[in-house]
Amino acid sequence: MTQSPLPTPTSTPTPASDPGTDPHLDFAGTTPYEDYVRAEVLTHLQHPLTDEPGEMVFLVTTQVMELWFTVIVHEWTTAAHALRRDELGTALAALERSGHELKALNASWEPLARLTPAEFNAYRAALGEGSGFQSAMYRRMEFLLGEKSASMLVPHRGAPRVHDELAKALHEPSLYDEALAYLSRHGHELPDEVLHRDRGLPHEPHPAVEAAWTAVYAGDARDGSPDGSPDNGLLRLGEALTEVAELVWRWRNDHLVATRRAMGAKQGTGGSAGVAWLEKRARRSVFPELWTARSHV
Ligand code: HEM
Ligand SMILES: N[C@@H](CC(=O)c1ccccc1NC=O)C(=O)O
Repeated sequence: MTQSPLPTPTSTPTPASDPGTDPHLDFAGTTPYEDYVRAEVLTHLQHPLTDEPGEMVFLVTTQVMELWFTVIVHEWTTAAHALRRDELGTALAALERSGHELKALNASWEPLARLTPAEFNAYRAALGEGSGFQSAMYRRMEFLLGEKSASMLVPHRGAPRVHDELAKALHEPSLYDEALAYLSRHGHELPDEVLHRDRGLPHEPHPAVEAAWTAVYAGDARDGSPDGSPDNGLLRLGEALTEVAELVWRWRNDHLVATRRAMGAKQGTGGSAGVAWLEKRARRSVFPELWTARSHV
C-alpha cells in the first residue's frame, strides 16, 4: 500500500473563518476568558509534596473546598447585611444559593470518601503538621454561624492579613445574630442579653430564642404576613437557616466518616485526638433553637 504524501502547509490553506459563526481566535494579549477567570494562576497552584499519584486529588479537593468556603462566606455575609437592612428577599436568595453551594461542596467528598489507610499513608507523612484545622476560611464560616472562638485566631498569628480578617469577623455580628435581630424587629421580642451579647463569644442556646422560633413555626406570624400562611417571611427565613444547618452538619459528618476510613483512631496531624475530636465537633448543633423549637410546635 502506498502512503499518501503528507500535505504541505501550502497545499491546505486554513479555511477562512466566518466571523459571524466561528469563535474569535485572535487576541492582542491574553484571552478575555483568562483575564476574568485567571485559570493560569489557578492551575499553577498545585504543588504536591510527594510523587504519589493519589496526592493530587487530595490537594485539589482541599483547594476546591476552600473555594466553596469562600463563596459560602460571601453568600452568608450578603445575607447578614441584607437582614440588617430589612431586605428579606435578598437575604433569602443568598441563603438559598448557599444551600445549593453546600450540596456541591459536600459532593466534592466523593473522591476522598473511600481512601484506605494504605492509600492515605502514601503521602500522609509529607503533610507534616498541616491540617484542615488551620483553614481560616472554614473558621470564617463557623464565625458566621455563631460559633465564635478567639483561640481559633492563634494559628494565624504569623499571617497578618488572614489574622486581621479573622479578628474582624470574630467581633462582627454573625448571620444568626442578624437573623435574631430581624426576628426582634418583626414582632418577636428578644432580651438584651441575646441582642447585645458579646460578639466575640459563641452563641449559647437561649429559651427566649427558642420561644420566638416556636411562635414562627406555629404559624404565629407577627410580621404582617397572614397568620400561618406558607409564605410567612419569618418561616421561610427559619427554613433557609435550617437547611444551611443541616448541610453544614452533613459536611462535618462526611468529613468524620472519610477520616475514620482513612486513618482509624490515629492522632491527627493538627495535634488533636483525630476521629474522637471530630465526633465531638460534629455533635455541635448549628442554630440550636431552630431544632429544639420543633418539639414545642
Ligand atoms: C481523607 C481526608 C481527610 C482526613 C483523614 C482528615 C482528617 C482530619 C483530622 C484528623 C482533623 C482533626 C484535626 C487534626 O488533628 O488534624 C481534621 C480537621 C479538619 N479538616 Fe480534615 N481531613 C481530611 C480531609 C479534609 C478536607 C478535604 C478538608 C477541606 C478543607 C478538611 C478540612 C478540615 C477542617 C476545616 C478541619 C477542622 C474541623 C474543626 O475545626 O471542627 N479535611 N481533619
Ligand atoms: N488532618 C489530617 C491531614 C489532613 O487531612 C490535611 C492535611 C493538610 C491539609 C489539609 C488536610 N485536610 C484535613 O485535615 C491527618 O491527621 O492526617
